[in-house]
Amino acid sequence: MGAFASRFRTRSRTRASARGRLADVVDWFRRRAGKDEAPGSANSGPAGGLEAETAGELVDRTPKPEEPADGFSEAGIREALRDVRDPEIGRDLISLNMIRNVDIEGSGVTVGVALTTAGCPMKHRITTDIRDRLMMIEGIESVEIDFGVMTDDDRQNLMTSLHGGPSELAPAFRDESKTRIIAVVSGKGGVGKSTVAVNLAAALDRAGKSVEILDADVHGSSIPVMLGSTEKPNVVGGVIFPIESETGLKFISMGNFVNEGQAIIWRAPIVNKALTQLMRDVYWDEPDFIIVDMPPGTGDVALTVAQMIPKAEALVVTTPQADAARVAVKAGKMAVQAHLKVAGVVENMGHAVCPCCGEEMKIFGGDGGNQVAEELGSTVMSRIPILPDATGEPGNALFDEDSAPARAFDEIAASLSATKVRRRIKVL
Ligand SMILES: Nc1ncnc2c1ncn2[C@@H]1O[C@H](COP(=O)(O)OP(=O)(O)OP(=O)(O)O)[C@@H](O)[C@H]1O
Repeated sequence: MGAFASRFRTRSRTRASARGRLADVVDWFRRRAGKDEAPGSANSGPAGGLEAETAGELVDRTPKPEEPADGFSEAGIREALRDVRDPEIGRDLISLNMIRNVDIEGSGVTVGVALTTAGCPMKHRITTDIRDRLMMIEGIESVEIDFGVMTDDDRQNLMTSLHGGPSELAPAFRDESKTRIIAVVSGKGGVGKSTVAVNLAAALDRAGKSVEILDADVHGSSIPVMLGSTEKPNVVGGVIFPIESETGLKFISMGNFVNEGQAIIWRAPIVNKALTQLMRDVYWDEPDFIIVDMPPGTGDVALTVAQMIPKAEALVVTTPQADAARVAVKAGKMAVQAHLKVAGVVENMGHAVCPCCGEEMKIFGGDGGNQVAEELGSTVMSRIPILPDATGEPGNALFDEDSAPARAFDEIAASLSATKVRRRIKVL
């Protein structure tokens, strides 16, 4: 699988960072113009900004930022710093209360920045972003950054303002959030549930959706290895930040909290507690989709997810064989009993596509996809072909975007994106 995975990675990363940059620029202009205020920002201004006139063409209608005629001021600098975001949290440094003193001496400016932790890995990026923004102001010739660290109280206030109270679910999981939660379920292991979870996330990303992954498969946690990022997540003031993998996909996994290779023997209440913690203490930035890789079967974790996130939708994965389909039906029925909607069924590894002529070759017997869809009153969203040269090597789980499996995932992403967000139905 090496070739396709590495090609995906390079392209995806380039595209994601280019898109990120463009989005940042557009966002910057919008916020300057007061059209689309960033959360927590007090910025406002006249209408204008960048608009897409024709495909791919952006026209700058933004009035120039107002600077005092006789030079720059502390107020102007603070206003400009609303355009600089903390790279991890994604919000501006002013509303995060990270900017302390602004001292002006001649054409030089010193900005005091309080970091969330002393060893903040984003220090260098914040320095560059502040410098780049302030050097755009006429009259400023040098910018020094004086780093300090937030007090415990500051940090706690910041995290509460970002995240709500300690007992609440992260905003993305709440009913009123736009984020759709797709729980990928299967009746048994080995049918490709995690492969579906990561490749669906990649397909949604290709389709321009923001997406994060929650690996809830505590006993068979494989997402960190599949995405090639086994480092520990950053934790600030009790809030856990998702890991951004090489592919650009952000995820958090139960596997992040144990040492690699260590077997986990957790009883159900502990597993549920850990999962609840991930839904509460992780800084999920309200993306369009969170893909949850569920443990196989019909266990407690599925019930916990169903009870805590009634808006979650189940995507049921099966292979064509009857035994896999039979237990996939059970997993799907459990989701239905817990009042989750079944978004659809995915049949994995039922056929291969000949790389030369494109002809489909059936590999296994059975009609699992249709069988499961019929019993659940749902539809087969896609049939993912098996890729015969897939090695399952660590870090190589993503199919190349030109491959037959990736195109099948694009179909799922398109039909998921086309369906409306489900609102909570009160069960009396
Ligand atoms: N369409 C496919 N083509 C080729 N290989 C695949 C495909 N889907 C899955 N695989 C391979 O099958 C194996 C099992 O996949 P995966 O780990 O995703 O299954 P799973 O259902 O999540 O299993 P578990 O629940 O035990 O973790 C992996 O080696 C994966 O690379």
